[in-house]
Amino acid sequence: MTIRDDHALAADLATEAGELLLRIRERVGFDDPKALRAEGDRGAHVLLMESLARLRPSDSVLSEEATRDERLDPRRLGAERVWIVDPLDGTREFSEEGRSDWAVHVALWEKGELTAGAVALPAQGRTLTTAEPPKLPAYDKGRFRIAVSRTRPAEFLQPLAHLVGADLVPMGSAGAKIAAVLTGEVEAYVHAGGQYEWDSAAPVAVAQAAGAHASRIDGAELVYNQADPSLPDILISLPELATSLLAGIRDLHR
Ligand SMILES: Nc1ncnc2c1ncn2[C@@H]1O[C@H](COP(=O)(O)O)[C@@H](OP(=O)(O)O)[C@H]1O
Ligand SMILES: [Mg+2]
Repeated sequence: MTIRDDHALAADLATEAGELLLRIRERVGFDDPKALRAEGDRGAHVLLMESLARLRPSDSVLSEEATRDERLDPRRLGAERVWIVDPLDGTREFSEEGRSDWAVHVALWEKGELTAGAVALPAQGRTLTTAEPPKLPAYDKGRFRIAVSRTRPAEFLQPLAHLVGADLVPMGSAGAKIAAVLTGEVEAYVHAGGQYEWDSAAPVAVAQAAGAHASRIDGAELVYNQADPSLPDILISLPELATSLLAGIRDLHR
């Protein structure tokens, strides 16, 4: 690989790690889901770490699969460029035969902003990228759909759906859910109760490049490359829906 721009690099690395994950799924099979998850997490992490070390040797990396010491490396907090990666988002769904709601996330954070990113959806055969942001679907009033965690949806989501006139669509992986907003399968994604920077950095980079709304559920900015990588809640939506979703969430939290 030669040196290319960061958008293309993010897309290539996410796609390559995704292809590796498809091969691992094929080879290991689904009889021992725990072993499949462990092999997937490790394989994709090593591919991304080795590639970034070779192609962007001066940059820092924050990966879900790094050790605690690596994550706490103080150099990352002083760095101007940090790659925030989730080698396998939707690990549980990756280990369930037939499911395609899992992803590889590669984002670049520079001096306070997410500047490039890609979300590979290997089992869907596509990669969403800031190199060529998706064109957002038009929203034309009426009932809409909110993607939510299959396994850990927050309690207020059902009342929220009722309040704003939406249906909940359970799905795995933060990346797959944000991609679903950008490609028109749903109109919003709401999550609360726990998550980390790597779960959202890459899909948020693509969502922002596409012009979607992306914030905390109280409307505050999503801030990355913090000492504590916890980023427990998020709202992504078509821009036309953000005001009513934020108002609904606020009313339910009063
Ligand atoms: N309450 C919680 N605490 C910590 N992480 C959470 C969480 N709810 C969801 N996540 C993480 O967010 C990602 C998407 O979750 P979900 O599929 O439930 O929507 C998953 O990432 P990983 O698959 O990378 O672990 C999951 O671990
Ligand atoms: Mg994740």
